[in-house]
Amino acid sequence: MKPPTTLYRKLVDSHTVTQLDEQNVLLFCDLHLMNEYTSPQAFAGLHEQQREVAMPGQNVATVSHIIPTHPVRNRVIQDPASALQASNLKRNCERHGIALFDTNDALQGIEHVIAPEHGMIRPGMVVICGDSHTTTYGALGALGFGIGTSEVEHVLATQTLVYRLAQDMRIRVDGQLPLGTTAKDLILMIISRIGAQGARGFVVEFCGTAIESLSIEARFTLCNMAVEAGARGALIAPDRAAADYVLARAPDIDATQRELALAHWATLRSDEGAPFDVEHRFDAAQVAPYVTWGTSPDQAVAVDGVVPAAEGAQRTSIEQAQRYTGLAAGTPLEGLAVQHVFIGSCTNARIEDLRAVAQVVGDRHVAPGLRAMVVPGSGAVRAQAEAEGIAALLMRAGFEWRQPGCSMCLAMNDDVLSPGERCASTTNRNFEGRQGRGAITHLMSPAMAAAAAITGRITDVRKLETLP
Ligand SMILES: CC(C)[C@H](C(=O)O)[C@@H](O)C(=O)O
Ligand code: SF4
Repeated sequence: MKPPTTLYRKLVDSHTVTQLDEQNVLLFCDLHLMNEYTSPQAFAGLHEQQREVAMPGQNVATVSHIIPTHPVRNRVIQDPASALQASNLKRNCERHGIALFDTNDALQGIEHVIAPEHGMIRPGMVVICGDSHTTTYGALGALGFGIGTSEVEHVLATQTLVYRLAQDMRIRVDGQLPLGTTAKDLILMIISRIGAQGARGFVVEFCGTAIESLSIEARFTLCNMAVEAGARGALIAPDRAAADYVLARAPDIDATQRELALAHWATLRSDEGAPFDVEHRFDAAQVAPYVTWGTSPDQAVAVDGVVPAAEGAQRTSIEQAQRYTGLAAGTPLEGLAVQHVFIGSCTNARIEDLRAVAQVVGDRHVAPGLRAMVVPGSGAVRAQAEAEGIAALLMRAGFEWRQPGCSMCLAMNDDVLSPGERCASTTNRNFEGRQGRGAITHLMSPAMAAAAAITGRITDVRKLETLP
């Protein structure tokens, strides 16, 4: 009998072309996503060697990082270097017959938002991209992970990758998330507990009753941020909800294939007794709205908490983060004034996120003097939010309603904060300078960011109803 196997090993085994040595396999990649940022040199290398793209149909590209998000139709990239990246991507895709969601495509968006929404991600796939948040696809039972530029070149040439095996970690979360908390709060709590390197070298499988009851979009949020704990991949065994999500976006799967697909997807789970190298357990009931105070995603506390003292092994990094964020030990997070609110990114710019924001905002208004921006994750999300009246509600409340893109998630386009500005942000990284040189990022859920927009301060969304 075959020994019990983890879902991760099953995915690796089913994609192994050949075992190279004890640590490395040659892995077949079902789908390779590309962006304008990490692909140009890869194409240049390919061309230098006069090689072709092995399987163009298994590659898809989008412009996501550098694109302006001003609320205009014709989006022209002003910065010459960025414009060149976008035009290179277009030329390379045309030359090799690769599908591209170009700058003015109505469906353009952040790579990790558009890929699943168009049914490109299916359970059991291996999906790679020159971008660290490719872990997102674990939400559908696909092994997704980021690769470097030289690897992008290898994948273009062969559709395979030299892959170093990871270890298996299981994170079990049972119970029910308390009202007012979300998958974002859960993952911020987990990262704060296990640390920014806590899952380094591991592929994490999330399981437990709390995970099972998450919507697919919430699972994307969770798996997206697993990389902020250092994980090399994140997985959730595909269940009925995952299958329904995929089937609703897979017109190519007919009735016969459907049964075959469902039967195959049902095998995509860790066997009883499968060995995990490390296991963690969390109780969903302990989750509160979480907010980062520092410059690493693990520097987070519950909103009613305070900036911790600089002590222990982390002392130096804590001191440095306190200096950068201008927050001394003991400072409460709740009530801290922010000048900016950013709602967007591949972590939290899907339709459910925007619905959550709209629900919190209701008929209230953005605090005077505060700039609040909503950047939907894709053209499809934007259109859906407009159809549902969410866009109108947000604009009425004083939010800027933008075109899709990475935007202020990272200072690589026109949407940049000024030095010293403090931002409540639904993104995934709060590194120094991430949203602009000298700017300070506080990561939180969309509902919490909405609450901050209304009050102009970091606010416990659970108390918002009772605030004057
Ligand atoms: C620019 C890109 C390579 C980068 C990543 O790998 O994640 C970016 O998307 C980010 O979020 O920091
Ligand atoms: S939205 Fe942010 S995290 Fe996601 S791909 Fe873009 S820059 Fe990276």
